[in-house]
Amino acid sequence: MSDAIRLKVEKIDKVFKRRDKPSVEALRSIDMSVAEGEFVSIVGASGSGKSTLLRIIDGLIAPSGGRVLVDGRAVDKPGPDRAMVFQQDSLLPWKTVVDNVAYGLTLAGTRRADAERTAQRFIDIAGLQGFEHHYPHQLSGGMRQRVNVARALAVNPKILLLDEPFAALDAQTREIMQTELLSIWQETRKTVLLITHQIDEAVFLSDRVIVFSARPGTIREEIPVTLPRPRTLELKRSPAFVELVDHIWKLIEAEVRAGIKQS
Ligand SMILES: Nc1ncnc2c1ncn2[C@@H]1O[C@H](COP(=O)(O)OP(=O)(O)OP(=O)(O)O)[C@@H](O)[C@H]1O
Repeated sequence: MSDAIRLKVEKIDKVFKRRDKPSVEALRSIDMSVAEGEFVSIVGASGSGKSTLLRIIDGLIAPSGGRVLVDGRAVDKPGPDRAMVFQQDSLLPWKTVVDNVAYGLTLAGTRRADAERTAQRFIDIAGLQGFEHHYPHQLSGGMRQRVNVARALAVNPKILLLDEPFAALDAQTREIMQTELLSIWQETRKTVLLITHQIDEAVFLSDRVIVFSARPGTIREEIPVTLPRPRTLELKRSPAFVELVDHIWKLIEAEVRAGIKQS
């Protein structure tokens, strides 16, 4: 990680206006930054505006106030400097793994042979060797998410935005995917902003965890995670890890419980 600020979020507010219904204030005055090569996660109760913030950073929706800067330049629409991975895979079912991973590059005008070479590199990094010519329906959920990550990385974004990428996976696959994501990150050194409901996932992966308050989302606390790297799943059993997870859980527990009662 370098000291250079890659992503800066300045005083972001978001109010959703709805016809014939009260407006929803989703985010209030969010200020945060992520350094080049840093891995940061956001946790918070359901409805605290985490996905809304990620969509604003990606440029998919406009904020009501404030701005997003990438390397000091304001961005207000999607661009090749940011790539998003969603909870549900968004692969093209009629294209093979290699064509899915190369898709963004060919769209951007890269020659097919070059796009395929780059795609192959990220297929290798994502541990998908041997599956290049499979179609999405021939892959497990975990493998489809690896293809999604490979596809996002293939366009060489400055920032990887991950919106609950493992939420649809079973618990064991999810843990394996966490370690794989770490090794991909170690190899590519991308700047990563991840949203997750799982506090242990956030602590395991991150350099820093940002804790949101309930709606309207505000930053309640930023917690540096100084646990040594490289990290293995063993770390989850260490007292320092358990203590951090517990601290974060206590910060959001009341709101998570209140949310469950409302739903
Ligand atoms: N297009 C929209 N119109 C109106 N309200 C919206 C819209 N999108 C989101 N919201 C509301 O904004 C609030 C924040 O939603 P958001 O999905 O960002 O929260 P979240 O923290 O990601 O939640 P979860 O953890 O459940 O995914 C919620 O109350 C949601 O209902």
